[in-house]
Amino acid sequence: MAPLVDVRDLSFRYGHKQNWVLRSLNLSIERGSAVGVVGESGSGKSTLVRLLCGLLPVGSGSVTYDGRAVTDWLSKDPRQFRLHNQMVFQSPAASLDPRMRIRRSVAEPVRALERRKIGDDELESWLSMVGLGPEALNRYPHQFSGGQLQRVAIARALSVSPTVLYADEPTSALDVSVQAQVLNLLMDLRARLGLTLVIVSHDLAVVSRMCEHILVMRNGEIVESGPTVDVLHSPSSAYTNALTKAASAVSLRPGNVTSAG
Ligand SMILES: Nc1ncnc2c1ncn2[C@@H]1O[C@H](COP(=O)(O)OP(=O)(O)OP(=O)(O)O)[C@@H](O)[C@H]1O
Repeated sequence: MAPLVDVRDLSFRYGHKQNWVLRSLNLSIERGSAVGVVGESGSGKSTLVRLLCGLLPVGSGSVTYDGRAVTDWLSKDPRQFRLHNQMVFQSPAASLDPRMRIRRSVAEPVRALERRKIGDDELESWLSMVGLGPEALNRYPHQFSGGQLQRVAIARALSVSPTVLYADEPTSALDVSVQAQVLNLLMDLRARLGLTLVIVSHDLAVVSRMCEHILVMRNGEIVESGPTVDVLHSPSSAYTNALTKAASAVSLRPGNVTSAG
């Protein structure tokens, strides 16, 4: 079966005079899989997922979603593409409008993309899915903790029933005490909803617990990719080897990888 997302010879730079940030990337993502993108700061992880999610224009090379070029989706069926591809960002506070009650923020993607008004029952069921009660609907973002806000941002992204959820460092702005809860929630939602999950992290230990496939990036290139267990047990690049050793120091558990569900 053809991959859900397919990337061929993708290069990217933020301006004609700037350096290449991604260089000739090739990768594919299967429907229903969980893929972790790891690498040091500045290696191009966020840029890559923004391109896959249609938030940056593909310049050189190709990105296809469900067999069709993302540039084509975005020029002819942008709403349809965005219904299928949603993103959760690092900072939930920055991705939710501080002046809007949660009811309106969570309802916004359905209004804009499905062109319908979402009822309170439906809103409450999405909030309940992320572990929040109905009282959250009438509150403003400043009335929530960081972890709760990230749950709201996840509910908002899921409200259009996307096929792929991209999560760019979804817990790095949160207290350590709630990071695991949000990651567990993402794993749980992935299993319940049959999501394809692409998660960016600089933390190999996190990704190894959540994803059965890993891409390791360095300086705008993919230095390694494959099943998590293979990459962790026999890394083929010195860089991944070093990452694996660093991650072992913070309780890496390569055996505890989720299945495709
Ligand atoms: N809007 C932008 N304009 C110009 N350069 C940018 C922009 N965004 C990112 N870059 C540069 O692109 C390179 C890759 O950045 P990117 O954010 O994709 O990396 P990353 O691996 O996600 O890093 P981090 O883990 O720190 O978020 C970096 O050199 C960064 O400075």
